[in-house]
Amino acid sequence: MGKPLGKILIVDDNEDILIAAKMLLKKHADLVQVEKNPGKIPFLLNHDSYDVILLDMNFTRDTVSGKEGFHWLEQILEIDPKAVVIMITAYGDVEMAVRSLKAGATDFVMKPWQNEKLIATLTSAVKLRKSYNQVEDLKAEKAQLTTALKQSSGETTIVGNSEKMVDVFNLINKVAQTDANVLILGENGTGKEVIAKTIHENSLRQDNVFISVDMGAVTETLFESELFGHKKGAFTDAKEDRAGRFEIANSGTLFLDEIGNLSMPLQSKLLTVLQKREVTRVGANKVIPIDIRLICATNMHLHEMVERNEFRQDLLYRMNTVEINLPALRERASDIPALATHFTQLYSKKYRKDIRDLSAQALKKLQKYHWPGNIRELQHAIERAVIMADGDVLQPVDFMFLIEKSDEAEFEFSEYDLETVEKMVIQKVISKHSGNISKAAKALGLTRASLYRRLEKHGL
Ligand SMILES: Nc1ncnc2c1ncn2[C@@H]1O[C@H](COP(=O)(O)OP(=O)(O)OP(=O)(O)O)[C@@H](O)[C@H]1O
Repeated sequence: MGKPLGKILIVDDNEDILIAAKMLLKKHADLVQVEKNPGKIPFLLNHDSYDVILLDMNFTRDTVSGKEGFHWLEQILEIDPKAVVIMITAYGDVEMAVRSLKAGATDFVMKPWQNEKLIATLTSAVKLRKSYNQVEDLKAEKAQLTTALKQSSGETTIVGNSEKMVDVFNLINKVAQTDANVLILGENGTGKEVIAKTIHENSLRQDNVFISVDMGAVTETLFESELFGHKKGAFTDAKEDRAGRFEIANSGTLFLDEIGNLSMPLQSKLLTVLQKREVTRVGANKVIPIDIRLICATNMHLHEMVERNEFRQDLLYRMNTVEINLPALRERASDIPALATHFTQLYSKKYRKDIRDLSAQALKKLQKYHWPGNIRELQHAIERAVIMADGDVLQPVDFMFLIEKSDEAEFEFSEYDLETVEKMVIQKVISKHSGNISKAAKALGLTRASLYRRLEKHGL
């Protein structure tokens, strides 16, 4: 659309009016389509789109009641519910003009019109149409983004049936739909983000976005701009207006991860926004109301931090309406087989390997390990094992890189019984070579076959 009025359609049975309107408007519009016969309206609208339609109230068949005008207005809005229709009414017929607005017309002009008034009415109608379109485009864009985000993150698969996890699932069921703020506590890799997403996916906000912010990665200087947005020119790098995470998450869920890493001044800023439920972009004056469900997470001991005056108590109370404590993986070893099988199948598919499962001994080994990195470490261990494995069932040897700290300590202090020493040297060398049997065998001066024989002998 080049000229301010874009494409106009004028429907009036009076040829003089059509000619006069066309003469007046063609300087201001890209196209002025005139039509005497309202019966052609459906055809025209189905073949082109107009920024604004000027429609007469009365056609010759029935010259005063306005019935025809209402009929055609209805037809137009049926074809294009967002059409901007300006009714042409007889001078002084205010009642009819008002009725037409109720029936869905955007505005009206009275015959005979004043040229400037007509142009002004059409200009504001076109602006209205443009903003309708922008709103529609933004809605469509948001819907696409939401779908894309859902697809990229995939459906969250959550595995676990240990007693501790069943308690967590029960809690999720209770809180998901309440919109209550949730604080998730747990060591690294215990699944805090997975739980936050699950709450969102089961909440009333599930059709809106889930926005995750790693507070540990947000620098002190960019905190406000990142979370609350900024106006163009607010600071050197602010090349254009930008919405912050709070605004983007509007109507959805905002997940603030690593919340324990926030400095005291930033905690105050966050608290103010949560109390007021509104943000102001850096460099702007306009206050933007926010409607978010807040979920926070940390691996730090927030309650102890409050006692040490390192974390604001009032902020903690804002966040922890409901608190979920995720157990470490070593505290729920009974979940390891299901998780291990889940990841084995996942990576077997991903790397096009034909690995069906894990052997009982391999599972035993995984259950004995202390998993300082929790589920994320288990996931990586299985991914690595799947890539390196030769057989179709994962064996303990495929997890040789998982050496318990206690095993290493034992290596230094145990008695020098040759069998034990051999077992430990083998473990140590395989661990050093990240589970690569060929390299470990070479380092030990053995063939692959004889290293395998020794692994079997030592039950590794
Ligand atoms: N119950 C579960 N079932 C299946 N996979 C899980 C489960 N919990 C966590 N995972 C997987 O473990 C990995 C780590 O989970 P997540 O990122 O949610 O942990 P986190 O506690 O948020 O970690 P961090 O503290 O490091 O941010 C992810 O790849 C996730 O998909």
